[in-house]
Amino acid sequence: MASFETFLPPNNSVQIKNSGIMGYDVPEGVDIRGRYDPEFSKILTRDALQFVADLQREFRNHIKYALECRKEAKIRYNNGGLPGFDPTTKNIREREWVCAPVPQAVADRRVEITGPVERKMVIDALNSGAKVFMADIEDSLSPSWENLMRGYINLRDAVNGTISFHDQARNIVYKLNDQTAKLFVRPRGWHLPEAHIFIDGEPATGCLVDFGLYFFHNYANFRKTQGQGFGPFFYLPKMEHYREAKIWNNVFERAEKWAGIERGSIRATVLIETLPAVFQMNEILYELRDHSVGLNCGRWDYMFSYLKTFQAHPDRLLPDRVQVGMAQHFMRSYSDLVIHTCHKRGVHAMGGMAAHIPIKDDLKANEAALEFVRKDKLREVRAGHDGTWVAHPGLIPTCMEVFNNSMANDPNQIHSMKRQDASVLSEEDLLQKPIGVRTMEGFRLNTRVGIQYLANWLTGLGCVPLYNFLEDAAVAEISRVQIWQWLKYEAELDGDVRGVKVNLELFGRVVEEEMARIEREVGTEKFMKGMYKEACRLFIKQCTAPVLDDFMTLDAYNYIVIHHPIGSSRL
Ligand SMILES: CC(=O)SCCNC(=O)CCNC(=O)[C@H](O)C(C)(C)COP(=O)(O)OP(=O)(O)OC[C@H]1O[C@@H](n2cnc3c(N)ncnc32)[C@H](O)[C@@H]1OP(=O)(O)O
Ligand SMILES: O=CC(=O)O
Ligand SMILES: [Mg+2]
Repeated sequence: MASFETFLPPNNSVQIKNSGIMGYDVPEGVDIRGRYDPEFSKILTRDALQFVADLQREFRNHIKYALECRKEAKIRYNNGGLPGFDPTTKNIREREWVCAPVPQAVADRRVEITGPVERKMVIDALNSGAKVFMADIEDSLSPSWENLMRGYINLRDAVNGTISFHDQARNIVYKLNDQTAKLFVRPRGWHLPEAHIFIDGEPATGCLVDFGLYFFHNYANFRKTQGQGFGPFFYLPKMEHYREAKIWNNVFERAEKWAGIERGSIRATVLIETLPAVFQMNEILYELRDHSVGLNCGRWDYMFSYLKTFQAHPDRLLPDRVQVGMAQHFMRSYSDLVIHTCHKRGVHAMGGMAAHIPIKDDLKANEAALEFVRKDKLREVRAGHDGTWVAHPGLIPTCMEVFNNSMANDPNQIHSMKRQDASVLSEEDLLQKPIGVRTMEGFRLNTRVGIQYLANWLTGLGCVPLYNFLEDAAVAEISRVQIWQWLKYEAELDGDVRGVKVNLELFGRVVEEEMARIEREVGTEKFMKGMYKEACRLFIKQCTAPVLDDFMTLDAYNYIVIHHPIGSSRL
């Protein structure tokens, strides 16, 4: 029997809605497989989709090549190789050059708030008093069709200044203040497809969809109202090589040319959050030198990348993740080198995210959490960072005070904190083995948090408060890879269970016990209605896979792709 798809016109998506046939007006070669919604169709216009399709066609082979190169690098590391400085780009590291001057609109970035592109949170973040809001389509967003499309609408309304939200339950109307944070947008990483938009028969590249739709609808307004003639502004995640920065640079130039705006209008901060990238910071800035506003220490993904890069190096097993803080030599060296490199090249060196969030029901614990964050930010500003990240508005006053006290009226420390001492940091410093122990509690925490995070992600929530910490995709990935690695090398635990080896039997028992604990904590009704069992199966599969998957979210993505009107479909 012919399938329903047989009856659809080629290269076009048709939706059955009520009794009429409705669909997106798409250019040739573009097929929208996500749910039709008249609101979404204002974002997915024919011209906007043409812009995205043009980007996809121009850059798809470059992206495929870059992802192939990642695989080759992985083979080298799995065969015992270590990442390091590239001798062929020594002249870029050693020569004197600087990036284009920082635009006035973003000279002062001392506190930046981050959060998913959810409507109320976008308004709260823009009103929060932070200098910048990084609207996140990445670590803190589960990339379902609904989340993405509503996110693009929210961003458009935010840039237009018309965004509002009526919280019916509390009867509160949210609107923008007169003064708002400057907006940066973080698209997905290069590896993630957008399976609801097909271009020439293939899923589109997720970040080109994010960038393309946001840029197309907002560049003109943004430059007028937010960027003082510059913009839009972006954060770029998870790059592993400067060739990936070069693709972004070309995408920016292509977009600027299309829009008829000056080269160098678009600006981006690159997250240094993979181990290979720490050895290529100069090269990454060099590729983006007309479009750069700095680098940032994405410390959580950095830890994930450390684990992944050394997946086949049993001599480099990390201790419990809570012990891998910024005081570890390799982490401190990474932050110091980010500062030195950025300031040498005339751009911002942004700090990272402390995972603590305010604790509402325990005053003492809340004070301790705030004190931890305060110390972390003090370390950053004294080291020379120009600004930092917070995940929650409740942390802004503390962080603002720390940066105000150190930087006073200076917008940043680019010219005052050169950190010449960090210029001698070596491969050994950046790769020094961390100190600490592996415990049963660390093993349990990874299991419990990994499963709970995934259960939330599968139901559309990409950032979750768990045990007074923010948990997002980066932390879940750390949990997964750490368990995978401890299982593979039968890591010995320390503490109360000194000498016990991690193996499948132990993991099975821990999963059972932690699932029972999760059920107790969230309540049986929520547990049964939620996706905890699916999350558990997926997490076990990922942790016990013979070959480590590069990204758990790629596997999990199959569960949230919903093709319309035929039903859910796997990539
Ligand atoms: C590794 C990385 O990539 S880090 C960057 C990615 N991660 C993030 O950006 C995390 C963003 N933070 C969050 O998502 C949230 O703070 C969470 C999930 C951790 C906690 O959220 P909640 O449990 O809702 O916090 P809580 O109830 O204390 O919120 C109080 C208020 O602050 C708002 N709020 C909390 N965090 C944020 C935020 N990041 N941006 C804007 N508003 C926020 C809430 O919406 C709520 O608003 P309301 O009073 O108007 O209703
Ligand atoms: O994106 C930030 C990180 O720490 O990861
Ligand atoms: Mg990250």
